[in-house]
Amino acid sequence: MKPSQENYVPSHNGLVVQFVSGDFRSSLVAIRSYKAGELITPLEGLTKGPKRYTSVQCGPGDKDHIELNSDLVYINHSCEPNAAFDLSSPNPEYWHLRALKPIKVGEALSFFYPSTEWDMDQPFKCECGAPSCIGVIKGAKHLSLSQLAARQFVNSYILELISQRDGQFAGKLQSRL
Ligand SMILES: C[S@@+](CC[C@H](N)C(=O)[O-])C[C@H]1O[C@@H](n2cnc3c(N)ncnc32)[C@H](O)[C@@H]1O
Repeated sequence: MKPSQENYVPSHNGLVVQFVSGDFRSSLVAIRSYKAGELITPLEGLTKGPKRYTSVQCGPGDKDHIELNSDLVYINHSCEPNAAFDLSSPNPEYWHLRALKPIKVGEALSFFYPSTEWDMDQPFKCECGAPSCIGVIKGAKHLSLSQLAARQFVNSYILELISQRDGQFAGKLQSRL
């Protein structure tokens, strides 16, 4: 579920949705700065649900998908992201969003969707404009090891699935990240 513009109340201090008309054009913007590595927020109020364009994968299984139930759902994908959803802990209390780079006031938050998603419900053509943009975003299943290795953070369950797909070679990636 996505909070709509009507009666919108920000869910997290320091973050606000910038609503733009047109399908899927909105984004979540920082209204305070964050340092690289800083915890932006723990993930709270999550519910399990089916895979959808609003869900975030939280483990290797078909049923491992959660809804954020907050305006964090407005975080767009970037191939050179400034944030990461870390759901690698077996204890959901430790799941969180953190900054990967310094984030300035007014900057849109972004994460690398294949760092959480194996095979996405709604693939799309990426408009991040980054030099290393990989084009169509479909999930980690559709990426090569080198495309994943170029990213700063990938969740451990995605690396497990890559290991199952590629065998021993993914072990090298796991030790690099
Ligand atoms: C969970 S929503 C993110 C918020 C979305 N921008 C909105 O306004 O609802 C995910 C959808 O946003 C769009 N999106 C996210 N990142 C994008 C990107 N880098 N380029 C193009 N579309 C993107 C895609 O349509 C994707 O399915």
